[in-house]
Amino acid sequence: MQKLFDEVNSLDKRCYSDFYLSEDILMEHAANGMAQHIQKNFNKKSTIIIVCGSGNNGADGLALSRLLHPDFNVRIYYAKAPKSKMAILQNKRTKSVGVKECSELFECDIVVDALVGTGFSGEFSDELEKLMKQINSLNAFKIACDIPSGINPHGVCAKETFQADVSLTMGALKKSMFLDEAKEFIGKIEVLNLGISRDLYETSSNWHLLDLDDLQLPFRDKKNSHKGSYGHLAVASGQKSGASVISALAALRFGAGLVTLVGYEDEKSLNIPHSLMYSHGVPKNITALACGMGLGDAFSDLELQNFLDNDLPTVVDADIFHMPIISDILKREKLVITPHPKEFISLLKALNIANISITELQKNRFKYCEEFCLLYPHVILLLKGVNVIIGHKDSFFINPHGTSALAKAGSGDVLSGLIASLLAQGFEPIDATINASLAHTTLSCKHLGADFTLTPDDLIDNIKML
Ligand SMILES: NC(=O)C1=CN([C@@H]2O[C@H](COP(=O)(O)OP(=O)(O)OC[C@H]3O[C@@H](n4cnc5c(N)ncnc54)[C@H](OP(=O)(O)O)[C@@H]3O)[C@@H](O)[C@H]2O)[C@@H](O)CC1
Ligand SMILES: Nc1ncnc2c1ncn2[C@@H]1O[C@H](COP(=O)(O)OP(=O)(O)O)[C@@H](O)[C@H]1O
Ligand SMILES: [K+]
Repeated sequence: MQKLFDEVNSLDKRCYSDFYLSEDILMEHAANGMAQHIQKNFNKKSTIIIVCGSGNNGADGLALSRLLHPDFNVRIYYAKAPKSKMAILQNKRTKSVGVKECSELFECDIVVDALVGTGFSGEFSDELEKLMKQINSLNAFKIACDIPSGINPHGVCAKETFQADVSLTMGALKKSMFLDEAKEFIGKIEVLNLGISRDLYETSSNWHLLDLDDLQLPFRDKKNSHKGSYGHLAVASGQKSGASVISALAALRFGAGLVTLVGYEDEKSLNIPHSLMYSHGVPKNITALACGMGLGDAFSDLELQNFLDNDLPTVVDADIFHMPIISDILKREKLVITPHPKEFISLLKALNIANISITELQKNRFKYCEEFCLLYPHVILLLKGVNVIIGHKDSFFINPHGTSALAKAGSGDVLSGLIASLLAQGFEPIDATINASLAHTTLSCKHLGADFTLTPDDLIDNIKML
């Protein structure tokens, strides 16, 4: 797990005041980190264009050019004349050692984007937008200095944002790198040391990035056990019973001792998989509930109330977010909700928190998760997306490991089944949510076929490879 920050300016300032470092020392370390990355991964004499802007991001690029010259064939492309104090100083140093510049872009081995970093706001001018298009069209390996130019720390990315293969980021991870929109541009991420260990550079943060190796699986330590030791999950089975079957099968494969579909259809007409049970009411020894996936209007209000008439840990998803009963459900303890963006804006509206579009939500995912969790501190929120956000009280976790292979109907049903399975097995709701989400994204990474071929059945099948 790694810490995430809204901004790192205050962390830089702390380095000056508390550790007697200077802007120059930090910048030299930043540039040295980038130089080391290039020295390690590319042959000497590779041709490198460093596109520099007028601020300190450009200054990082200028310092990098000096460190690589003359071992590498470096050219500086001045997108803007140096303007900040450090950019002017670094430019003098660069000129003094004889780094060459170029007035036009050309095909090269590596292009480093040091046009603008965390100081970006608004949009690029037409001229810079054209330049960025040209940079993106190069076949060169693309390295972003700190963050890809065009990623706005406070919202959407510019129309033409640098498309990095790798982002070498200074000091600590920034939250803006994990907006859904940024995933298109960010590439792989490496955090560079600024002359002090990362532990000392970073302060506390309520936001964390989940690593794949944070995953804790429900291994069975107890030898003297039986199916009841691993919980009994009830999944509400409604109009589109396939959704609940997917959830139920995922839950069973992920370790729940017993999974029962609860519904009011004729069991024989449903073709239920043999490994699942079917019941017209909630069985007695249930340890967790899952509700909403494909539910439609199959349950009457009374049947839904009966299903929920207990204080068991519960995960709710999908259709539930559009039903009036959701405000009662939100009073439950041990509740996990897993909306996708459209369901979340509908929920925010129903709860009078905000009346916003999906675009507005996607620009401000962090803010609306914080607002919801402040008002519903006992609920675990999992907001789906390219980068999944999990929130509880004032603690937030981002899972960035999913892939577009998951963008297929039924992927979310697998996720709710995984969460419900861990709830049934006795995991605390926040741990169940984090670990199920990590398992879900790990499953998408483990898919052996082409990304477009992944189905919910494959996800369930792949659980055995975790
Ligand atoms: N201790 C430190 O500080 C350290 C800082 N470090 C580095 O500094 C970076 C932050 O530097 P920063 O604050 O100078 O901002 P930066 O990203 O260069 O942007 C400002 C420039 O961008 C421009 N600009 C803005 N919007 C624009 C637009 N729409 N379209 C076009 N241009 C636009 C704006 O130009 P202007 O409009 O003023 O002409 C201004 O000149 C950070 O990302 C990291 O790389 C590291 O070395 C570690 C130590
Ligand atoms: N491009 C993507 N990258 C990463 N994860 C994705 C992507 N598209 C979808 N997902 C994930 O797939 C799941 C889709 O869930 P959902 O939209 O509820 O599907 P359904 O209701 O059809 O099962 C979510 O967990 C979401 O985070
Ligand atoms: K940049």
